Amino acid sequence: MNHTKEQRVLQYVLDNATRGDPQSVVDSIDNYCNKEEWAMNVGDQKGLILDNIVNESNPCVLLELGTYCGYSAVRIARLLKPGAHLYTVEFNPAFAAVAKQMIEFAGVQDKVQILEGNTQDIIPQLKKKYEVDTLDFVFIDHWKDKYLEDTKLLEKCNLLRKGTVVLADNVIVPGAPDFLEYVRTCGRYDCTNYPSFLEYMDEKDALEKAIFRG
Ligand SMILES: O=c1[nH]cnc2c(O)c(F)c(-c3ccc(F)cc3)cc12
Ligand SMILES: [Mg+2]
Repeated sequence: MNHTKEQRVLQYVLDNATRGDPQSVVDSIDNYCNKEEWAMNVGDQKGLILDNIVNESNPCVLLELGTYCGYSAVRIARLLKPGAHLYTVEFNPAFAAVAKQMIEFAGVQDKVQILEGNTQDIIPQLKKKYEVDTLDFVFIDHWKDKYLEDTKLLEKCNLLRKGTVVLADNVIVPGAPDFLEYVRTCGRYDCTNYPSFLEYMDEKDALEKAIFRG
């Protein structure tokens, strides 16, 4: 049954975390990926930075690009105020299936909606199909060569408003140089870099926060 790494991560959570306790789910995934198998969750070091930025933003409508096993969706959802909602986009059906179970086990399914498909197709549907007006917070954590085009697509679809927080993972490793260059020089964002470390490794990585100026 557990033929993929993602299924093994989920099984470890089901066996070791507490149903309905999102913190225990986050901790279990970090334990497994530190001890057994590396996986591309944002992890606990960058996760603490993510927590702080979510808390200071106090968002109501959020979008995540790249769900994977649901680690950051659970991590973010555990902080959200009543009525707040996270849409998370995942292209890979096997990852989406694991994430769905992860999110339900954590008990945050009422705050999180997994949208399965290509970001290029889903982002233009957010307003009419998902009744999104504008986004308060965007966490970009999918294919590094999609960061820039999807950021421009969010702008084009009028989904960003003055003060929208766009937070990107992996801006050092694997890196998203074209995205960094754009948000830092186009004049439409106030950017802050948050140096940290690659999940479960000693290698340097960073998050980039880009606040849309409107
Ligand atoms: O593809 C990715 N999507 C989302 N997040 C990632 C990540 O956090 C990584 F560390 C990495 C990564 C993969 C292999 C490496 F050697 C280093 C980083 C990849 C992704
Ligand atoms: Mg990442």
